[in-house]
Amino acid sequence: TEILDQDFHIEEAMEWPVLDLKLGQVSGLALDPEDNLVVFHRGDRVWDENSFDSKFVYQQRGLGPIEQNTILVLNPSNAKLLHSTGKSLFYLPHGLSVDKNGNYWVTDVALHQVFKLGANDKEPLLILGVALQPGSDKNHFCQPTDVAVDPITGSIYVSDGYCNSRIIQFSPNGLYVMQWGEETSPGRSRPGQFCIPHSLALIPDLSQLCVADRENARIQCFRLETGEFTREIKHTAFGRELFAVSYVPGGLLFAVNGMPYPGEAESVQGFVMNFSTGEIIDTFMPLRKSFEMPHDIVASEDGRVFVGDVHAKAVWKFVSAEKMEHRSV
Ligand SMILES: O=C(N[C@@H](O)C(=O)O)c1ccccc1
Repeated sequence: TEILDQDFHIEEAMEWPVLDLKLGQVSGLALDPEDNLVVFHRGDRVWDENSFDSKFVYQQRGLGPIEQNTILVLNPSNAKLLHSTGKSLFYLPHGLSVDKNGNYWVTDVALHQVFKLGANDKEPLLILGVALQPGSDKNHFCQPTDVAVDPITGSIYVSDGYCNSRIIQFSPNGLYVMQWGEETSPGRSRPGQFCIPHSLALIPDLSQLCVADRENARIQCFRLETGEFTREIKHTAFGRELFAVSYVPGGLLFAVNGMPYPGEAESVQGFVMNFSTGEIIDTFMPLRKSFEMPHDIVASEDGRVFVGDVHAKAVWKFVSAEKMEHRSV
């Protein structure tokens, strides 16, 4: 049987210089193979109501790509800048993941593209999608939100997107393999239906992919090989929106939700869940500044959790008193 860590507790790491980090809108977080924190941010660019027209075409391409380095590699203990890259490439950064070889995989919702970048190369190693052209066929995305790479098979999974409702699998060299998912039918959301598939957590040891189904305020998980629905994790505490999800080997799932609608009770916060039961075993919020639109979350096996916020333009670090595994007896 599993003994739930009832004494599991997570709190803000006060040595992390959250007030001194000069960041733009933080859209994506990941940990690289050395457990350094990788931040994907928008520099001086913002995503607001004027960024897209009604056909999801980006309206500010005249501004050119963001000149600042949009990918920052920080020391996970003191936030010291170790490395930066990704300048003059992106218009609206969104999702970020780092594969086992240290390559950066990102999505850009303005370009409607997915990029694979080598840790030190300037030229992308792979680009999926057609620049600035939204669409929903095998070669076009519509505001793709996240990308994850299976460390065992090399398969690429893309959550597509704000203006599509699907997960697409590509082969390791970027060939379309299959897709699943459909728009949520009004009134009720069935398994396999999405309303903004917003963030991906790949669980290689269980060969599953979990998706933050943002506006349905739930997590849905699927078999990697077939896209078959396996389970839903949903709690009233999530409120109206569930933005991001992250898995830690050993069985913990982390998530962040959205701000409550006016008059509603559920606060914006982080969640720690037991992956196998789906139960919430802890919740957390920062002590310094406060969550505004927590947009991504990443957790490491040694008990560190980072949350990035697009409106607060901040990254917080949290630590758990416990190690991140479940004791089973
Ligand atoms: O959700 C939005 N943005 C975030 O997800 C984000 O990635 O910035 C958004 C919605 C409407 C207008 C403008 C931005």
